[in-house]
Amino acid sequence: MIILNNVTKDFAGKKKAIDTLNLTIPDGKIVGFLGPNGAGKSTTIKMITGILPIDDGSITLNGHNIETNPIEAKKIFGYVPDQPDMFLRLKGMEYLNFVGDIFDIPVEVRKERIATLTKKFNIDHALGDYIQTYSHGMRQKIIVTGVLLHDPDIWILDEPLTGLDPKSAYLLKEMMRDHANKGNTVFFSSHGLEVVEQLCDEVAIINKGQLLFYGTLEEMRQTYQSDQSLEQVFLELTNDE
Ligand SMILES: Nc1ncnc2c1ncn2[C@@H]1O[C@H](COP(=O)(O)OP(=O)(O)OP(=O)(O)O)[C@@H](O)[C@H]1O
Repeated sequence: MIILNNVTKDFAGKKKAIDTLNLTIPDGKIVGFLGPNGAGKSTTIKMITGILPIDDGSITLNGHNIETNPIEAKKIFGYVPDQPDMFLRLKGMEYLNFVGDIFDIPVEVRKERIATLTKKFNIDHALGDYIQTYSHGMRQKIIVTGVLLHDPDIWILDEPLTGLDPKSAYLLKEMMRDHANKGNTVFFSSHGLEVVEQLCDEVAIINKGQLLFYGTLEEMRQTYQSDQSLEQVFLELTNDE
């Protein structure tokens, strides 16, 4: 479970990027995080993952405060960033072994997981190549493999499906469902409303750093006109006029 308590982020000289955000991401559900460009999704995710400092408020992951107890918090989540351009000077296998070392994954376990996951994602042939030479989708898949390698309880994914081919996107969606069904936390941001409608149990919609809606699609339909699609409600809620 991820709990954001009155979280605020203020980039110097700008209007608050995140303004007193309260949000609880429960276990056992896939929660979609929606908002227009610049709404504050990545900023929120970067604060949850400890990449950006929190100006005010607090965030806990399964009870571990990301600021006061960062090592314990970081052990239990996996993060896929929106820009997967990381560790470009490592070969795919070097990166995965690096993750294995950091998270203390026994060699036999990591071997088996790496073989299974990279075969599924069809990047097994490229593990001897530098990540620098990977396409966007391949970079995403190596990062996702790294996350799955240490089998964290909480998955935090920033636009994970962008750039994935249909088979890999399908596979990742299945894995997300499976992970949530086992009682774990899956939180992901997306611009794909159809995917969110198809995949998510609950949605959080933000704009200008403020939470506009949190709940199930059914609750959304009850709150707004019942015949409206997620797209219509989203456009209405985030319409600045
Ligand atoms: N490092 C930064 N310095 C200054 N302002 C920033 C910084 N990062 C983000 N912002 C501002 O914070 C606000 C939220 O940006 P953020 O990247 O979180 O939006 P987003 O919802 O992820 O957008 P997108 O859908 O386009 O990825 C924007 O106004 C952006 O300009």
